[in-house]
Amino acid sequence: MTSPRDDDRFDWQAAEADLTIGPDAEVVDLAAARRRKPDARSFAVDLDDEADDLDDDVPPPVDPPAVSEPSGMAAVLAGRSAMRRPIVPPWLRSRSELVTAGRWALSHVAHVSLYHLTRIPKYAARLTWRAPFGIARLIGATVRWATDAEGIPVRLAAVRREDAELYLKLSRQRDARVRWRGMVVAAVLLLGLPTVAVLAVLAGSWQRWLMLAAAVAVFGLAGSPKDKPLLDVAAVTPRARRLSADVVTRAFLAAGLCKPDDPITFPMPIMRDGPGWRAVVDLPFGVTADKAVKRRTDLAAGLDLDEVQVWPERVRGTAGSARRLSLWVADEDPYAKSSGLWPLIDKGTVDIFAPFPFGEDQRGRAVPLLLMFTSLLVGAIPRMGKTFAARLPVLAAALDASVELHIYDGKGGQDWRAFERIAHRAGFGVRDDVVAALVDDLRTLVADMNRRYDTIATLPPDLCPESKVTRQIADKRSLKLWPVLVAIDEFQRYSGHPEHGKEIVELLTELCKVGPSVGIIILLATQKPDGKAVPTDLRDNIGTRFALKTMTWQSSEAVLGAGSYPAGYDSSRFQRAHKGVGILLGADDSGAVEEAVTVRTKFAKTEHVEKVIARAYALREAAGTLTGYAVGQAPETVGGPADTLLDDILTVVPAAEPKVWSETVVARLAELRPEVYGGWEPAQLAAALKPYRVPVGRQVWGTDPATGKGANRKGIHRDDITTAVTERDRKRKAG
Ligand SMILES: Nc1ncnc2c1ncn2[C@@H]1O[C@H](COP(=O)(O)OP(=O)(O)OP(=O)(O)O)[C@@H](O)[C@H]1O
Repeated sequence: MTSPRDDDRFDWQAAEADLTIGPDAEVVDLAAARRRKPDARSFAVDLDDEADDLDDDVPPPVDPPAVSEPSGMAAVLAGRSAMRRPIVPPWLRSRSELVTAGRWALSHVAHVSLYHLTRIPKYAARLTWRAPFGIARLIGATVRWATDAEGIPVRLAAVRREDAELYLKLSRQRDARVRWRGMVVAAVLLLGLPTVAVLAVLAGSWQRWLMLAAAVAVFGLAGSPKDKPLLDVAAVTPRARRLSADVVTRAFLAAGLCKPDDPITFPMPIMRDGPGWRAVVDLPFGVTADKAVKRRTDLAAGLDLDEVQVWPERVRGTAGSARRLSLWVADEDPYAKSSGLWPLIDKGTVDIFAPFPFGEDQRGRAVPLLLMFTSLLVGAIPRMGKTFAARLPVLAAALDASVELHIYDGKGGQDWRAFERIAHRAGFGVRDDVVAALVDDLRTLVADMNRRYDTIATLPPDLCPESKVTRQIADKRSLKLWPVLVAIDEFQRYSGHPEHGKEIVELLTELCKVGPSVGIIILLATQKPDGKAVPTDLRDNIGTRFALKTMTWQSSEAVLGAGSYPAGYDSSRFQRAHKGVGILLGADDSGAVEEAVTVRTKFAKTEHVEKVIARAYALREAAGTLTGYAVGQAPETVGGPADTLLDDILTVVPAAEPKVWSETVVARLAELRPEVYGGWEPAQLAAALKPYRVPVGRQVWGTDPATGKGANRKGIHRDDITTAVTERDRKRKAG
């Protein structure tokens, strides 16, 4: 680090004060003034309070451990105390960091020990091979020592210079040395060898093996080449980049985000932050922090690191600016390690109106998720953790006994089976009856959504101030406004269903659009994130999106929404090893996520899911909220229009009226069962009649009661309904 030259540094505070003191104030040309600034590593602007404490003449150091150039005794002393290192290291003061460090040390020692233990045969073979070389090396070294070989060059030099006196002196010294060294070698050989021989004869067999092993080890070690150590490397230390002002400036220059004559500046020192370094950077005027976020890969190249270690983020709020960027550089791939088990597996309950644990960001900070008043879309290619991620919110909802769960899994495997015990509705696979049940369920929910709105409209403002469900309202069971979570995994299998796919998408779009404020939450997960599996209209009504690894940036956009890629969010850049890692976009601010964050989800395997479900079952049993599928009840007829629709139509369309407009039919149905048919449009009636093969596009002559005029409009023939009823009853009998 270098500190700026003091003579020509620009005083920004004074300039800012000048700009604000009134009409007499001298107008300062900021751009010109900025160009006068000495170099990229200086402090340019003191924007936060801390900076006020700093001596205007002595900018604090930017590079972490280096010393600034002091001026005056006070600055010298201040500088020295600023360099004081904490007596107790910060990691020893934090319990969680201490635990993490302890765990790491234990696992490291265990790993290294196991690694070397399994390689003992290899090391033994290596020593045996090297032992003869070691013997030769030892003999050579002994001979050289005994013959005073190290003195040869000096004696030869004396000979070359024909210095007889020096030569005689050296020869005498050499003779004396060789004499006593020869005696030492002879003594060792005469005493040592017989002793070893006697010991070998007297020793038992295992002691002999031990002696042989020791000899092989000693000679093998002596014969080891310097560049080939005996032990293999058990753990490779990753390349950690220590940030300094020079390194950061070079990266921003290389990424084209500043110029040598208009460089970046540092409003605060570069410092350690968790397992990495953090530099706060002010880009040149007119260059936005958003632009730098988009150039993450270029910055990584400028820092000579993998982009997974480089995390540029905007600094927002009063301490921020549109050109202020926080650059966090991880010591190693932050997603190479697991983010740990979901903390609610063994204990704890959830209030669905509050955020619950979901994952961790790159710095290991918790990222909670708030499900209430939003919908969630999870997309990824297969085997990247989509199901694991989608299950966490459902597990959280399960631990709030008031939440009614509707679970569907297009794959029909084991992933979601455990939820059967507590689900109000559940369906697995894409058999016709499952898809029909899903359609029924969604229709019921759409109808119920209208009832919910009606109920909320009748509530007094003190109980319902924002016209949406609250915890208090949800707990009043008589109002039937408890939260409902519909979770559909492998959604592409339902949305692509040839007969019902379109209606499923339409109904879900409706639920995502208006359901959240009355407590209906939709969660969709798909391994085929594209406009066909999740149509744009549906996706755009889903407030929270989580994209794990995708194949292309287009698929990433299909999950995160149009514009996410140009904004710098691209889940196709994750590596295959990054399981459970995704970009989380649009989580509510009370969920502590303001913008997109990269999250590694917490981990919960099937056995953990079962544990949570067992606890959720007990909670629900105690609260009396086990309903529907969980207690073996068939779908309620009131919520299953498909079951009674035909009979209801025959009720509202008497035999005297052979042909009726669809709009008349839905109006009468709504009167008959407002809780089921309230809000139905003719299109919904048509969709509901489709499975019974009732022709619905027929033109029917009728009279408009409002105008008294006759007209041709879309409607139904009563005979078609009677035929459908006969057919249905026949099938039921046969079934
Ligand atoms: N947070 C995580 N941390 C570590 N590993 C994870 C995490 N989440 C998922 N995995 C691993 O990823 C594997 C695949 O996860 P998952 O079954 O959720 O994938 P998927 O995308 O649903 O696959 P498919 O589409 O085939 O069902 C799991 O076996 C699990 O071990």
